[in-house]
Amino acid sequence: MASDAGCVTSVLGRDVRHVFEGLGSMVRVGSGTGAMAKGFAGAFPGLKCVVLDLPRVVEGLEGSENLRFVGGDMFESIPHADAVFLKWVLHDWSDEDCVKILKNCKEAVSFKGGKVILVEVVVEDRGEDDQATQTQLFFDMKMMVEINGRERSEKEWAKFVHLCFVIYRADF
Ligand SMILES: C[S@@+](CC[C@H](N)C(=O)[O-])C[C@H]1O[C@@H](n2cnc3c(N)ncnc32)[C@H](O)[C@@H]1O
Repeated sequence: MASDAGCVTSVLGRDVRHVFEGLGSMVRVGSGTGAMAKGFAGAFPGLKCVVLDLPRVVEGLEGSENLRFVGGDMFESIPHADAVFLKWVLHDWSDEDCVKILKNCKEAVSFKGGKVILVEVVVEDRGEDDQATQTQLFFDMKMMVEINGRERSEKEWAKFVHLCFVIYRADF
């Protein structure tokens, strides 16, 4: 998934740049070796980025002036920051586990104006011939078979994100 980092970073930096503007610090949870976090740290030099992933994943990785790698467990705790960002992490987990992760995200940004930013597939039903729908369903099947995860519809995202947060907003 690191291969899509450049493409996703450029879309986020262009189409929803306002979401990141004004943030002083951000934790990228489950960012792997941080391909996308490196792009962000370059695109937003004033933003201090922390990549939190399992110790064995980030061991020996070198950061930069505004990028730091931290080994840890998102089910235990997430470092405090203005924002927590998760891209294609929650689709690996059951609803119950997602709620545990999101509650730790909330704890990490527990002050006025803190943000939890999610990038995930949103499954829509545009008919069986639609390529986007087919790709979404393919990913759903892959997640279910390989790791007991799943892709979710907007209604499903909204339902359990509401369990953890006061405000839910979808930007497409
Ligand atoms: C599907 S990959 C997503 C990678 C990246 N976000 C991307 O979009 O390319 C899930 C990531 O979550 C990390 N991860 C799994 N369990 C974790 C945990 N308990 N705490 C922190 N990170 C975890 C994995 O090591 C992996 O890097």
